[in-house]
Amino acid sequence: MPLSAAAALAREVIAPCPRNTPALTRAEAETLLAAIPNWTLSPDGTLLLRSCVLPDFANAYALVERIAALAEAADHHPDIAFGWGYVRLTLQTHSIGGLHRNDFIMAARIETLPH
Ligand SMILES: C[C@H](O)[C@H](O)[C@H]1CNC2=NC(N)=NC(=O)C2=N1
Repeated sequence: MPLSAAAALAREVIAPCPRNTPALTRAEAETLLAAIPNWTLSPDGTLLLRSCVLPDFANAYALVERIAALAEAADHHPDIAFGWGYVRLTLQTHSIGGLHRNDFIMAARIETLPH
């Protein structure tokens, strides 16, 4: 069975991003977004966003812990807000002030978690 686009993206390597790397254009970001349909772009196209609904605080916190472990392993870290029944994620490559393929790889890895 062929890998889904999300699973294939999740398996790509997250490589260090030099500061002079151009951020993805909106058109490039929208193409990659097709692989991770639970995510959206911010209106200015510089952030990748996802909200997750969980049954309660403990489940939200447990998801945050799993995401944090993935982020540490990849050295690529989402901003995370959470509370009772929700987790909100924001991804950006800070060093370039916009989106890089690494953000989409990280988002696809987060999609591999049960939630
Ligand atoms: C030194 C280290 O690789 C960098 O500071 C990493 C860490 N995690 C990161 N996470 C995100 N989201 N963007 C970055 O630019 C970034 N840079």
